[in-house]
Amino acid sequence: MKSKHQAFSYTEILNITDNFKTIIGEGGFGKVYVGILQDHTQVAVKLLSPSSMQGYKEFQSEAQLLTVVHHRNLVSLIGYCDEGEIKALIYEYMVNGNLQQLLSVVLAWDLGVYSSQGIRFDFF
Ligand SMILES: Nc1ncnc2c1ncn2[C@@H]1O[C@H](COP(=O)(O)OP(=O)(O)OP(=O)(O)O)[C@@H](O)[C@H]1O
Repeated sequence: MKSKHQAFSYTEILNITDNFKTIIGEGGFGKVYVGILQDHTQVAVKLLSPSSMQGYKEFQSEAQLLTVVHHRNLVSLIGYCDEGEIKALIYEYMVNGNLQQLLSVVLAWDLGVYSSQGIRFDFF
């Protein structure tokens, strides 16, 4: 994968995640772990599982999309690991969950589907 983002080795991923100590969640690509960079930035490390249904191509597409799209409402891709079988993406940590959840909220807000009490109506 060619990228202007930082390339991390597997050893660095192990250090960042403290040996994959804490799982934040799990998506179609595999498990997502909490990590801390050397400069103390908190990150989310998405590790591609070999048995992932979505697979490497989609994993690359997600990385490439975030490489070209920069928006204050989108999570930032910090780097990646592409060492043999080990494929991982390192994102800025988002307190409010993942990209998809945030996009839904932004979209819902744009469509005006929040009531005055802040209750969300799902149309999608
Ligand atoms: N940048 C992030 N910061 C904090 N938590 C995250 C981040 N990215 C993912 N997560 C957590 O990991 C979980 C899985 O995220 P992931 O993006 O892999 O899958 P998804 O979007 O839920 O599903 P899918 O992969 O099928 O689209 C999320 O539900 C969220 O809890």
